[in-house]
Amino acid sequence: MAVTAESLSHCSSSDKGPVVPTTPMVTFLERVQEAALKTVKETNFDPKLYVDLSLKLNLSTTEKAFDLLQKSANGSLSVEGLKGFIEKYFGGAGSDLMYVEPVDFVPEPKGFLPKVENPEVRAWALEVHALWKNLSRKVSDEVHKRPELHTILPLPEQVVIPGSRFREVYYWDSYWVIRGLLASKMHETAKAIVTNLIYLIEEYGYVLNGARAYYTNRSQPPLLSAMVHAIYSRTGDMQLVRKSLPALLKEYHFWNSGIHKVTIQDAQSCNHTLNRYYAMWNKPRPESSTIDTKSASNISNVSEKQHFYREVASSAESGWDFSTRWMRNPPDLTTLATTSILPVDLNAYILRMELDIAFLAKVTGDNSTAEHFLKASQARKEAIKSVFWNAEMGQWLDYWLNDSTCQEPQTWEACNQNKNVFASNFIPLWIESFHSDKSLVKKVMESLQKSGLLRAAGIATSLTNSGEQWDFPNGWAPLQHMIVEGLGRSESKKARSVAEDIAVRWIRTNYAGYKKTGTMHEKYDVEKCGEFGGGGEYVPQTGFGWSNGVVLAFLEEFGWPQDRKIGC
Ligand SMILES: OC[C@H]1O[C@H](O[C@H]2O[C@H](CO)[C@@H](O)[C@H](O)[C@H]2O)[C@H](O)[C@@H](O)[C@@H]1O
Repeated sequence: MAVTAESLSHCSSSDKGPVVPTTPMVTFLERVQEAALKTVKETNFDPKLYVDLSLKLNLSTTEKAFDLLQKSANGSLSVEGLKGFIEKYFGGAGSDLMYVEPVDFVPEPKGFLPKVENPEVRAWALEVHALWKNLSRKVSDEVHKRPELHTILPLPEQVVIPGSRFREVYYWDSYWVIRGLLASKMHETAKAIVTNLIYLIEEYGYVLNGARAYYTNRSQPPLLSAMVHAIYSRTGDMQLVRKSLPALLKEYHFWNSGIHKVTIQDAQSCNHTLNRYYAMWNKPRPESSTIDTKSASNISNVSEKQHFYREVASSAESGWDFSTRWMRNPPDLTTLATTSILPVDLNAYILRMELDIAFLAKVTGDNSTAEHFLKASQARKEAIKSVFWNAEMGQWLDYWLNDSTCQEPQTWEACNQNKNVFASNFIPLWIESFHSDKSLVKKVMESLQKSGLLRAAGIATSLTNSGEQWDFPNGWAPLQHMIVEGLGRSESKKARSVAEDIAVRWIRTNYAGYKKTGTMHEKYDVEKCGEFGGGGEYVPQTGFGWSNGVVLAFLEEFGWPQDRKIGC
């Protein structure tokens, strides 16, 4: 019998795994969030707003005042009552981050995008470049003095945020922000971002999802090594490499131990170690507490509820929150099963981490570390081939574990590969070990062309229109970039031209969207040139860090000839 995701064993539905407690302040702000939902009843209620507030007085005084307010209102607060309370006791969301002009920003950097000849595109690129000023912040002195009054974490350096409701640094977004900053010649700002992420590793043992007290229970796609590699390639900054290496080793240990690590025995009885997303949390996400509580309302068993919350947080750790990719029974969100999946992209990122660490250790003269990580990368490359590669489809496929809590090693079965098409099935192309193989690139490129993912305005995230934001018809800047860069770096002329074609479509839709709305968007609808994306649990956001970064990186790589049309 063919095993489908739905028919796999479900004995993992009770919760297992560590929990990193949150702070009392976050717990209190969740109560304010809940009260606000009941009071303001907005259609576009954003729960994150409330956990981003800062306290004017200490927690116990504020809590007492809140309890009194609720008591006097008999549990049903008025809009004015709540508004007055918030104004009196809290600093607004984002008020603990100061706007700062980046130290290395100039309106037109020397040597900026030399291959962009078309004046219209050049003028727009300079506007996108200028957006770094809007997105630059510094954590205020108040946060450093009294961190317990804030959910923003006291990062030491200047930061670049994604934009709009995302008022704090995000882990994987930072990679594309850095790629854009490098195109903008803003090397110091790029290094400051890395210094902040190293600080998080020193404090918590890994890079958090984002720099907030409520993100301390999970990470995000691990790309710090790729950031250091990108900056070193441009600047040759050895000091940065030396400072980063101990942190990268610590981060590598985080991903390669405990719950994130799984052993699989392949068809030849060979054991492989691979990794998965697994959040250290089994309650509603504080930034979306009211939403998660509602989603779980039909789950009555306590352990099953906790397990669901863990799957929700683990999906957020993947950066793909949310997608049918993680559901046993799409589009039913309650069937999220991210911890029961070995994801192709995560393992490609960790392969990249191994290769980057080997490279960076070698440049510092640490040959034994370099050797060790080169060996680890060879083992992972084999594992990726054995577990994920599907020769018939010409894609790497996510692998469903029989049961996320079963004894290891599990035995690999062909029917456990997830045959659905996702953009992540092509992410290994981004890694040198794969894009250096010309015949492999040809096969994967042809598979991409036939997959249905290539659309008028870029690569779709999946083929399923589920209403979730990491599904069809949304296209996301990071996914376009990794696939384009992988194809573009191969030796195949055809692959390089497919890469350029996708980049051109993506640049056009970003341009048209910008001209229409005056802003850059977090995600785009790849069916319609110039339209931004939607779906998911919050309204579409603008700003936007990784979209700006990818446009600048694409324009730097491919340029824009004088006579190429920019409109849709
Ligand atoms: O508030 C809901 C969720 O929002 C974040 O996820 C989305 O935005 C991030 C910042 O651009 C991005 O990194 C992520 O891929 C997006 O899905 C946040 O990362 C989640 O943890 C959070 O629950």
